Amino acid sequence: MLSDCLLNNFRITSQIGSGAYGLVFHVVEIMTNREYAVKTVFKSSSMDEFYNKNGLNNNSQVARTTLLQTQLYHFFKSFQKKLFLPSVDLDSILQLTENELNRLPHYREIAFQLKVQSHENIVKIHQVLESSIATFIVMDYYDRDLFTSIVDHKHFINDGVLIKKVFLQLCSALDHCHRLGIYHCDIKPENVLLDRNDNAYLCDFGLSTKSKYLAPNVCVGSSYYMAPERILYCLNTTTNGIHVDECCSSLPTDTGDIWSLGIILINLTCIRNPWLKAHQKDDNTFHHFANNNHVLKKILPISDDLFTVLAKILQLNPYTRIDMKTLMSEVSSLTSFTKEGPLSQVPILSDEVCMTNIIRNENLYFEEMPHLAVDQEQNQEQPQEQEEVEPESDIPSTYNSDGSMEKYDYTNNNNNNTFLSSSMDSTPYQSDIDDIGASKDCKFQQDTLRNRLLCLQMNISTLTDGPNEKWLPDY
Ligand SMILES: Nc1ncnc2c1ncn2[C@@H]1O[C@H](COP(=O)(O)OP(=O)(O)OP(=O)(O)O)[C@@H](O)[C@H]1O
Repeated sequence: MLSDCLLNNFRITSQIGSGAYGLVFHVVEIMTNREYAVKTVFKSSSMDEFYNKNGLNNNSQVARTTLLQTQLYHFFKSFQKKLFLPSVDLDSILQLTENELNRLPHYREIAFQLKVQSHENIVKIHQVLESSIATFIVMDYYDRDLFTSIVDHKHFINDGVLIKKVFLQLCSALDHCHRLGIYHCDIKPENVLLDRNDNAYLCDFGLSTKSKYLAPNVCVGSSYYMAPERILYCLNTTTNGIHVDECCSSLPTDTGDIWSLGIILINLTCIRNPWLKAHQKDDNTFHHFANNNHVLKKILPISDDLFTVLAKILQLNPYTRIDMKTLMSEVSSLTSFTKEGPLSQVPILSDEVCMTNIIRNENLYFEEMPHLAVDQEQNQEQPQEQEEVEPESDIPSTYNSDGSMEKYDYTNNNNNNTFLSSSMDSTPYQSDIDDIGASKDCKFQQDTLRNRLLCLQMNISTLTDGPNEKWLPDY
């Protein structure tokens, strides 16, 4: 609809994304033919005015997207499809105070991204253009996101080194953000873009925060990837050895991002999500996991090696989760991701490879990881001795379904077999989180079809093959 509109020196060619607050376009710079992405963030005042004028409500995502497109189209049309907008000085955005950001909430995302974008693996903002109805953010363009690459292109199924590369780059980018006091809070494959050489770039800082701590149950992020303390905080103090008083009023934000990385590691290696949300009451798989984390080995084709790392990431207690540095070191050193198939043997990445090929920002801490410089041959012959712990008897091991795939739910029948049933539920959440006392109400965001696909994938293979025999039909 907006194709061939001009925005300063950029020609809009197509829409490439839409989110809760705006639209993303592919554009080409007229003089250089260089491609960029332009994210259009609508001002809430202009949207409210538009909704009121047209007697509309803005609850449905599809309706929202259509309205945003229509509003933008009329805006361009009123200027003969050629908009010439002033650009905002990027340094001045970085100087905005907390009070100013409160008055200009859509600039918070821009300010946070500008603050961290010096890292090689973070999408760069080049210009910010201001209009009466929306702000246009001109960024580097990448034609694939990690979700499409994992699910549609099956790009990672044979390549353990590639998995390590993308994962470690993502860790490195996130670590950089954390060191600068920015917590992303929406780590998911859709928010990681890939270039032609499979380098990863973190984007979408729309939910990021500077709050080092958040109150428990502040829902922020997307449900599959959200840490349990963001959904339902019910840490058992006796088993985790932490006093409720000590950790109940606020919990660290950075370890929430680490949890999401764990789910991404599962996505990359298994093309599956382990559960719909880390909610002990609403999600039976997660409930089983919370009782005994070895359930992961039942429902996923993971190796003992990978299980050991995942168990350190997916700690219910945010204080005992693995730190970024150790996580990167352990993932680099993994010798297998899965029990069978092409990912059952993966090379250890040496220090040098990590420095030169993976973590392109050499100031990061890989020089502190001397043990990574191990020969590959040496690595192959060292299967880690792992104590095999049998899952408890009520852990799901067989599955059934009523055919619809939106949501899975384990229900024990009399024979203690576990059935897979489904129900409709849209799960990603967002809430305003910029201080610890922020609202605990969850605003529900429409689930994306693409995220559902990932679950669908899991259910189909689980149904057809059973989790322990053959885990991916393609293999
Ligand atoms: N720089 C970019 N290059 C290519 N595609 C991009 C770029 N930035 C965003 N996109 C695409 O647009 C989609 C939406 O972008 P983004 O997540 O930033 O918007 P959003 O409004 O915050 O969305 P959501 O509400 O889903 O988080 C992304 O998932 C991605 O597919």
